[in-house]
Amino acid sequence: MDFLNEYRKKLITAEEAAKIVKSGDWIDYSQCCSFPTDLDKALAARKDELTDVKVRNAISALPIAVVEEDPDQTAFTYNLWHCSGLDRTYLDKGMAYHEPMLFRHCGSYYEQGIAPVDVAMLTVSPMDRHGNFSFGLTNCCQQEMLDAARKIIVIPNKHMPVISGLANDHIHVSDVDYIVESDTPLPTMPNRNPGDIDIKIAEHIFPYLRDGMTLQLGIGGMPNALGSLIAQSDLKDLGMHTELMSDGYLELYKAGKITNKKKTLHRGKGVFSICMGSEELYDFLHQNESILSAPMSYVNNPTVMAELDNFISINSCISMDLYGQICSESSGTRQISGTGGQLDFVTGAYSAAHGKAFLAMPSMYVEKKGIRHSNIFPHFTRGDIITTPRTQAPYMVTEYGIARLVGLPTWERAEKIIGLAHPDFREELIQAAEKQQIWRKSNKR
Ligand SMILES: CC(=O)SCCNC(=O)CCNC(=O)[C@H](O)C(C)(C)COP(=O)(O)OP(=O)(O)OC[C@H]1O[C@@H](n2cnc3c(N)ncnc32)[C@H](O)[C@@H]1OP(=O)(O)O
Ligand SMILES: CCCC(=O)O
Repeated sequence: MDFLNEYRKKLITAEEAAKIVKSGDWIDYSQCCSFPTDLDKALAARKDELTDVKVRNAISALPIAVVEEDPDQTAFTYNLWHCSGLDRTYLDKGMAYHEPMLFRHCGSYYEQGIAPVDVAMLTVSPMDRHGNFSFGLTNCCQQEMLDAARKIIVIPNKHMPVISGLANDHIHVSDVDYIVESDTPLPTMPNRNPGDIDIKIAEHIFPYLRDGMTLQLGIGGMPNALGSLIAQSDLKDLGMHTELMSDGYLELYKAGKITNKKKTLHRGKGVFSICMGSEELYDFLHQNESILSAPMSYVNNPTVMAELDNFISINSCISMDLYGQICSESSGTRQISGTGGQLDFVTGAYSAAHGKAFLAMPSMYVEKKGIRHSNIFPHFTRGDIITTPRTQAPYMVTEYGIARLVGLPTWERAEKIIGLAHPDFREELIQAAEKQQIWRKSNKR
């Protein structure tokens, strides 16, 4: 079969590809590192010809041309499954909208027609001799999104690593409508070094960690910082089963901590669904036989996690209240992030034999003007979004300690939660708990 001939027939320029878009269309940029940089620019250049074009993406790491070139949104509306720091700047200015989702269900939104796709645009690895383009760093909900798409434009890019998957890891040239070549570097996501609070949080979590555990580390500075600290510890023979592959894991691999030898599912293989991090991480993944990508509907499925003995999930959150409700994605009505896979992993780790989920945050936040406030509120009233409900509140961690909340009565939760608060705010939280009638007279003050 002459795949190269088929490839050449479908090859067009970014400008020609952008012309396929019509007013009213939904355009899907896939997610994270599959971002179609050159097509985004070519599409933005058509802003005076188009109206009501909806673009969908997640975790933007590079400036988005359809947003930056059309700040009044005359042609384009930008929608986000999940938000990065850059996305927050767009959301803050009313230049983007969040599309709330639960990651294990995200593919089903496409399958059920809830998330329509007129044109899919995604970066893939260069075509192999069999006519396949690897999805590379984004397995995620790629297949469901492509199955829903009326037209598919792939962007082969030499920077996209080739990664084998459990399923849904590539698209064949016969299934694509158009091809636009690019060698623009992929988006990267910087890591931060552990700070004092991360180190204290790690000290509280470490006694619960065991050799041979399978580890999920979430998005954000703290889980990555914990990865570095685990890399420096004596722990050994760890396994990886994670939605997000990040530089925290690269450190663990480089330190020889991850062998996947003790995993009770996919022994010998580290499993992830999306990857964002450094170019070094992307190189590490290229044709790496010890790592598998898998669809989000699989990786984030709690029944899959339940098969992983000693499954440990570590994610971060923003605030909580005295009832044990956890907000990990907003500050009041300000959208900061997304639900992502947090609830999936809290649910899955609870079901696994010896599984545990940890949600960590600093006890207090200092606003830009220097005003300090507790990240533990008496109750949520300001529009904060509940990411993990109180019925599933797992091990909660701040620099002041750790507390398991699931199943506890309100008075006992309030006492334990106040123990996690910054000492400067404890008395006012006790008074609030008394008013809310969730404080037993004999509770520890
Ligand atoms: C494998 C998986 O990933 S599965 C599950 C993982 N997914 C999740 O847990 C989803 C929800 N969690 C998250 O998105 C992240 O962990 C977060 C947002 C909680 C923390 O991420 P980080 O990148 O470490 O957050 P960071 O400390 O940089 O703060 C992010 C923003 O929130 C703001 N912020 C953080 N805490 C607060 C707070 N308590 N009050 C007000 N604003 C706050 C920061 O100022 C910053 O805003 P800016 O970019 O405008 O300066
Ligand atoms: C990219 C990480 C998404 C999540 O929060 O689950």
